[in-house]
Amino acid sequence: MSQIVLELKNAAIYQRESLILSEVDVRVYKGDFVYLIGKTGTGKSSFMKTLYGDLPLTEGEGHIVDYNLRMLKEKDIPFLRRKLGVVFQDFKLLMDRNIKDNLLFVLRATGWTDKSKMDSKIDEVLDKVGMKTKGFKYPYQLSGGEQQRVAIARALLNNPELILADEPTGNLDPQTSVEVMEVLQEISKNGNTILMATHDYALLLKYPSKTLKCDGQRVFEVVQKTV
Ligand SMILES: Nc1ncnc2c1ncn2[C@@H]1O[C@H](COP(=O)(O)OP(=O)(O)OP(=O)(O)O)[C@@H](O)[C@H]1O
Repeated sequence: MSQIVLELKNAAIYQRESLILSEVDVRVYKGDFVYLIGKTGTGKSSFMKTLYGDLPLTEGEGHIVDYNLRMLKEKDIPFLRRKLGVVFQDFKLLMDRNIKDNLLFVLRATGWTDKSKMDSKIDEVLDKVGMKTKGFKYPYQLSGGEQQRVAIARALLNNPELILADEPTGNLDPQTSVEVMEVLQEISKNGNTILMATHDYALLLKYPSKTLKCDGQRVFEVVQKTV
């Protein structure tokens, strides 16, 4: 039996006092690539935020990597996020420094000190996303697709047990979306576990995989044909 990296049981997701999703039962196994789809406003981002500790889980059970979401304390959140790689729609790169320094910043903030180990880790993750030669560039010198590749490289720095990608292609044109998706597929093939929220149905058709859908305050698995 494969290892479970995420499990929610009868969970409810709230934004303050508004119920967004209820009776959520979800399991993600090591090595899975899982989509989370749903129309705008159905709760995909709220779901993802609950997983990385941005919204508290107050009802039901939730375990992600080694953490119990019901018991999560403020001080645990940075440690949880080290075990997760989070990728956002808007990249969230630091604009005042080049790509290598963006990655160095994360490594230092997560306790790395050895300069040569940091350099080789940075080379390794940039290589994985096809950006090894562009480490000296500033984010504004890169296209949206390249910036998202760097954001994916950043998510890989601490060998995450689960990558959470919230609309990673949301700001990209269709061709660039496919290129970024190829990177995610490659990372997935190398054994990484990925949960990706998206409303891009073309990507689902091109790269079919297990799919969860938010609809009517519920999350359920859908069979690809009926998506
Ligand atoms: N900070 C907030 N405070 C209160 N309600 C919020 C907040 N953020 C989102 N909501 C509400 O929660 C519901 C779900 O929003 P959410 O952003 O999770 O949906 P989504 O499926 O990710 O949508 P999109 O595809 O547009 O990003 C919406 O009704 C939204 O209005």
